[in-house]
Amino acid sequence: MMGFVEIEDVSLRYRAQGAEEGTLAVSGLSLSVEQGEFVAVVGPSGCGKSSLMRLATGLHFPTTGKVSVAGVPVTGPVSVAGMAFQNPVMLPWRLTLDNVLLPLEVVQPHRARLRRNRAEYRAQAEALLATVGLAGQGGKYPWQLSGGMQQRASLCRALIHDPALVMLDEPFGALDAFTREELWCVMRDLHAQKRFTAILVTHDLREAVFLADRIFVMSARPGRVITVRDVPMPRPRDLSVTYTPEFSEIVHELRGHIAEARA
Ligand SMILES: Nc1ncnc2c1ncn2[C@@H]1O[C@H](COP(=O)(O)OP(=O)(O)OP(=O)(O)O)[C@@H](O)[C@H]1O
Repeated sequence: MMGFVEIEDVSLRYRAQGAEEGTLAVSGLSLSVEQGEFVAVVGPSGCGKSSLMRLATGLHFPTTGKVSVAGVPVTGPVSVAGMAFQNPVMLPWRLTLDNVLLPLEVVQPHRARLRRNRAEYRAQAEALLATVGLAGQGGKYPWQLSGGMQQRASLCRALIHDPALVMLDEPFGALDAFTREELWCVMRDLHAQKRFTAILVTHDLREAVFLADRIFVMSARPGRVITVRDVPMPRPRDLSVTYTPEFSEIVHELRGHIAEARA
């Protein structure tokens, strides 16, 4: 069966115009993600994790190999994807609510509808803000919010157009440990509610094990998948699972794989 995201034997070489050599970021990279699945990607620094995200969203194209999303070969930016990054880039001159609405101004068919039904879409954005604990905060500017609150708002922005695929590139990396764990739970609940397909890139192995159904471990650059680990604990998971021996065992196992990959 074909996965929702299919990456088949892909290589990606970054080359300056006219240059022969360039950097081979990934090579022999294959992975398949089922619809509705939550997967995490971990690996040594610089192994090509962000490159994988750009390949799956059509921001870069493979030098060799194939990428498809929802059964369609990727030939341009993938409009069914929503994205959140480590540093939420919010437009400082727009209210938080209007930052959340931003993707709707870009992605069809919302763009046309937004013009007609602005009030309805604003209500939707308010509701989404409330589900991440930001009820009534939409009227503030992003710079009036804490880092954790901005990251919550940026998750709303990634989800406002109901994307079938959500790409999370270290979205909790810049937060303190408590806020980070709070946002793991927010993410868990959003996924349970909306059932999108999620790909999370992270350096935090506990985060990967808490959130994911499956974890892909990548080799050092040029990156490819060297291990796939199922996370068998039932979902939804409570934070208390992070203190169980089963959880620690998987974290240790992953750490071992990454140490090997670095060596
Ligand atoms: N636009 C680009 N042009 C040239 N080289 C690039 C470009 N983007 C990434 N690279 C190189 O490709 C390799 C993989 O980069 P990538 O950002 O995908 O890795 P990563 O695993 O996300 O890194 P990190 O773990 O440090 O965040 C690196 O050696 C990087 O220097």
